[in-house]
Amino acid sequence: MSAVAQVQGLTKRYGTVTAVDDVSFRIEEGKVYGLLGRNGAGKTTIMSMLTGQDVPSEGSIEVFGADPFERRSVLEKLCFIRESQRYPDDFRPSHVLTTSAYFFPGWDAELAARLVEDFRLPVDRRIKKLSRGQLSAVGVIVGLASRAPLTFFDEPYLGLDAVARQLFYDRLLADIAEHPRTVVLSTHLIDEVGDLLEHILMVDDGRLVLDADADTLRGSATSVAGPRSAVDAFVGDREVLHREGLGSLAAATVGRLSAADREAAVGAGLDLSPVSLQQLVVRLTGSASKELAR
Ligand SMILES: Nc1ncnc2c1ncn2[C@@H]1O[C@H](COP(=O)(O)OP(=O)(O)OP(=O)(O)O)[C@@H](O)[C@H]1O
Repeated sequence: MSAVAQVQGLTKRYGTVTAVDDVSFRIEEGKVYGLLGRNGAGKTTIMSMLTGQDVPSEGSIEVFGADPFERRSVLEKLCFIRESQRYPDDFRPSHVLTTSAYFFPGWDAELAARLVEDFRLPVDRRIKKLSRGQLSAVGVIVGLASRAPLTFFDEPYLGLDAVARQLFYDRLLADIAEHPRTVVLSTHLIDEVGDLLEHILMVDDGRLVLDADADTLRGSATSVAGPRSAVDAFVGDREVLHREGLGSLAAATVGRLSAADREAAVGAGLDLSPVSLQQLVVRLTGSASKELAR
């Protein structure tokens, strides 16, 4: 697979704060990436550097084969929807949509118009007067209609209600199926977007702590539940990512199980269930047990 972006030893310091600390990864063409991490982990800073809006203190960045900083041939292929995008005073959504056509060579005005209807966006109201959700909708519409080969959404859902968030996920999936491109989504709502993500990059305190294919990750752990004694006997000396119990019942999250393991577990009267991406990410990064993701 060809990489649309690649960073090596990427580091960003703001005075004494190291926002991004020696991070290396590749972004492959045509996939949806989840850039996950807690508040202040460094997600926005990474995206700012990848889109040429900030420069690294150390390390290298290649986007579409070149350093993105002040390079038009790269920048016109990128779209970065920031969590709190600023617009000129007196701007209205209609102005944002009109000017977007000049910035994005692949801009689809028809798609933008359909999305305006879908999100019920009042295009002639001043941006300053929009609700938080309506403001997010402006970003989501620009991000989708830009059809940029590499699109970054930095927590695009703030203020969007559940219906609007689902609309965003549905439209994103449908549009990238028709017009394949690479998307990086930074989010806290891992479970909500879990099915959408094909690859997970997780940062914690500026460092990359997980870089894994989402399907591999999903299959990398199983929850085993049942009578405590049966769970304990089955788990034996396997690595346990998480354990919980109530009275005589227990559940343990263990690593990948073979077909024989599964048969044995079911034979012992245990219930096997998949572990959600959110639980896995929290547990893998919490326990720093990254072997499972390999
Ligand atoms: N211009 C700046 N000057 C000083 N510190 C900064 C600056 N920009 C970011 N930081 C710090 O760098 C760290 C990473 O910030 P960043 O915004 O990248 O995190 P994030 O993962 O996007 O967080 P959130 O999920 O809360 O948006 C934080 O500790 C933040 O306070």
